[in-house]
Amino acid sequence: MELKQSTLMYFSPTGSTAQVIRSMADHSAAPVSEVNLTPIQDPCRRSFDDRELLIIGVPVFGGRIPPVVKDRLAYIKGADTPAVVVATYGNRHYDDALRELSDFLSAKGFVTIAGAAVVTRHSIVPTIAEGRPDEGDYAAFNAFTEQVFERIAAMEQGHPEAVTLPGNPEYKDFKGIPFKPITNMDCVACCACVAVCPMGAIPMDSPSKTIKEKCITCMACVWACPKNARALGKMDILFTKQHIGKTAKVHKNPEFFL
Ligand SMILES: Cc1cc2nc3c(=O)[nH]c(=O)nc-3n(C[C@H](O)[C@H](O)[C@H](O)COP(=O)(O)O)c2cc1C
Repeated sequence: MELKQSTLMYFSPTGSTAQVIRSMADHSAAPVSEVNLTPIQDPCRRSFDDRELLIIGVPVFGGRIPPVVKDRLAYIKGADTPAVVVATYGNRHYDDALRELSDFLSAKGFVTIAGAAVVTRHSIVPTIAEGRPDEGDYAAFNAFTEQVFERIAAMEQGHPEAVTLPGNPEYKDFKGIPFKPITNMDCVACCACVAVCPMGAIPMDSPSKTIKEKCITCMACVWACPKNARALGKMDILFTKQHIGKTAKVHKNPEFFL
């Protein structure tokens, strides 16, 4: 099948997922468009046909996909449109995220033909998986991307074959992280954090605050602050490190499903 268009979509509060997904662009012979689902926005209303490819990347939050991704994609429509799903995760585990994303897309008319789970620096404890993805990860990921496009070229239009992805159909329970970023005296109210918050959880007129009910602890504000004035509490980071430390210590390779 000759593709008409490839669309790269990603939700990426601290940038790792965007980087991984963008690395796929050069492999597409068809024109590539990009949809960044991260900034606060109305739900996407695009329809895709069976000569298009959707490539979508999300970070793993608590073994699941961030719920806001589903909100932003509530009205997308596919028509036996092939999709590739990518989950980035901080070297603990991706659990049910690939499966959840694929199930969600399937209900919208897409057929997941391939998936990948890629280790990235942990956005809460950046000493975990620091420097990932590294050269080796990208070499493997590029090879996977090439295979995906070869598979599509050999595919008959309208008949994509679904891939089996790991994950429990009864997804892991994750209700979010209870602790939220706090602001110290170095804040100069530049509002860089307000601009990057995907949830509108930082008020423009009082950027040192965090609206707890809206915040998803995605760390976008912490990484964007030019004064390093926003952070999680030291005890919160220590708790997270202890909680995930053991499983996250073992070097995990990217995993591909085709
Ligand atoms: C709220 C939250 C929950 C997370 N849960 C997991 C997890 O369950 N497993 C894991 O390995 N990494 C987890 N991570 C790490 C992220 O999945 C990882 O750093 C991801 O690459 C961040 O993507 P981004 O840079 O595009 O924002 C979590 C990060 C956050 C902020």
